[in-house]
Amino acid sequence: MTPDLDRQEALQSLPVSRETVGDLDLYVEALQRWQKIKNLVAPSTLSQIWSRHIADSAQLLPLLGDARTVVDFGSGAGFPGMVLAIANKAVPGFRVHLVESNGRKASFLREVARITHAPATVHAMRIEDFVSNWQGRADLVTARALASLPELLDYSAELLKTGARALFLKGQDVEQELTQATKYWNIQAQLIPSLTDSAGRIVSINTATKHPDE
Ligand SMILES: C[S@@+](CC[C@H](N)C(=O)[O-])C[C@H]1O[C@@H](n2cnc3c(N)ncnc32)[C@H](O)[C@@H]1O
Repeated sequence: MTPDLDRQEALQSLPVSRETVGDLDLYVEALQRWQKIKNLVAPSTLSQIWSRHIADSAQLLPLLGDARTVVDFGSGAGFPGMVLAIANKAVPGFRVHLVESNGRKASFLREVARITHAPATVHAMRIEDFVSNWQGRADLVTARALASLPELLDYSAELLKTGARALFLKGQDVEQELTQATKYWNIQAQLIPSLTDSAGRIVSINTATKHPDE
């Protein structure tokens, strides 16, 4: 499939405004430019940026509810966090905190926030350092392709404790990971089939508390 056709097909199912599409075009152009020297996403996915990355991230939009402060762990080139920030630019008070320890990816994310004016703050640091220094609270934690569910819950523990929900984009092993996680956590979660990946699931966590003896 050509990149143009990929864009056209992905846009048919995206719940976004014309202004957002303009910003997403700026984002994708920057990604293609930077990719040549910085290798930000797997080269095999480059011709399908819209379906593999933008649409995959944007499927979280209807699940955001009234979240205003979002923390995206291990953002990489900005998926899903930067897509959410761009699409919700007009929502008062909306902001995504992108936590990414790789310096060149963090620089790219800052450049995208600059050219699109997306409400995104880039934290170029390890998640472990971010969570131990974070003074604010969050309504929602997101992550894609970062770690197993038990590890994601550990990363998110402090934020979940203060009332954050979580949306994790996961692959086919998620049910096994959920079983593993329930050994340590009481979890109220829902598995939602991915719209863009037939084997994928979105894990939507409303509450998660660690068992008292852990
Ligand atoms: C496989 S990539 C996924 C990137 C993006 N979420 C996506 O789905 O395209 C994982 C990213 O998480 C970052 N990462 C991994 N462990 C991290 C940590 N402990 N703290 C901060 N970033 C981390 C890596 O640098 C990498 O960019």
